[in-house]
Amino acid sequence: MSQPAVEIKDLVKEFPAAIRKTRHRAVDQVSLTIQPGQVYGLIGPNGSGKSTTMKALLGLLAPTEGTCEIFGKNSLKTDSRKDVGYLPENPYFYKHLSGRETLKFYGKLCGMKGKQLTDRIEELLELTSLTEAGGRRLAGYSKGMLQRIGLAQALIQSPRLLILDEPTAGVDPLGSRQIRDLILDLKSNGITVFLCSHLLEQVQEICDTIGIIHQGKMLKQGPLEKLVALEDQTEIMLQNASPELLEQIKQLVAADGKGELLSATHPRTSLEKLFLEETK
Ligand SMILES: Nc1ncnc2c1ncn2[C@@H]1O[C@H](COP(=O)(O)OP(=O)(O)OP(=O)(O)O)[C@@H](O)[C@H]1O
Repeated sequence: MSQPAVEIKDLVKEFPAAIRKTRHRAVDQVSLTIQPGQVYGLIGPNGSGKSTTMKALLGLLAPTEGTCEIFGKNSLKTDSRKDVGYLPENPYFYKHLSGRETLKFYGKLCGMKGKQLTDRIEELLELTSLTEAGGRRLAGYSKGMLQRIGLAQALIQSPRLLILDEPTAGVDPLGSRQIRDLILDLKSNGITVFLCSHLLEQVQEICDTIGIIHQGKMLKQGPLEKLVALEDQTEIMLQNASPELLEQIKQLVAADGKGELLSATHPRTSLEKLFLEETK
């Protein structure tokens, strides 16, 4: 197997607690591996250690114990960050800068310049549907536009790994869907994504692997399809089934004696899909 994009081994992060000389364990023996091209979603309640895990992976916090590696490089080494783009939970932007100037600022921080930088800026504005708004100051951007410029900023140096802390926080369903589609686009281009979110439906749509973290401990992780599959149930979906056909199916199931028909109802659309359909 190829070198993992992310390898976190037995990560522990403790912070000094309010009570003197005690320590609060925010992350407790967490291990996770993300292979290149995977989209890994870390889910958990508030304060369960998601952001702390991400910050340790980015080398923004030093682990109390354990190690974090990005494409085989220790996160505490600066060169591990060359391949990474990061959108923090509450990104801070200079509101007097325009979208274009913001991307230029971040590009220069990454050592980019000249035509390479200007071309990349236009490419990213287009990717995030901000070309027209690119000349406007961020002070006039909506929450959704700010998240998209944040995503563009994270992509400026064409990273192989993208770390997104709540990428759709505070964004309306339409804006969330745009961001979701963008992440799926990046995935199809082979970019590895590590994200955390409270929007479980969205995590289910985007991620192929998930981890559930609670009180700093990893409770469960693995391929999404495997974790959510109800192995002892089978779903059959019929179009235009007559009441007679349904009756026959029920009789067949009853005659079998082993299987049990749990439900025969109309499938429902999700509230999100209904909202998007109506506001299209
Ligand atoms: N710099 C810090 N100093 C002290 N405690 C901290 C610090 N950063 C995080 N914590 C604590 O560590 C725990 C985990 O916080 P973290 O931000 O990682 O949670 P989270 O899962 O990202 O939560 P949320 O979903 O609310 O963003 C919390 O109890 C938090 O108060």
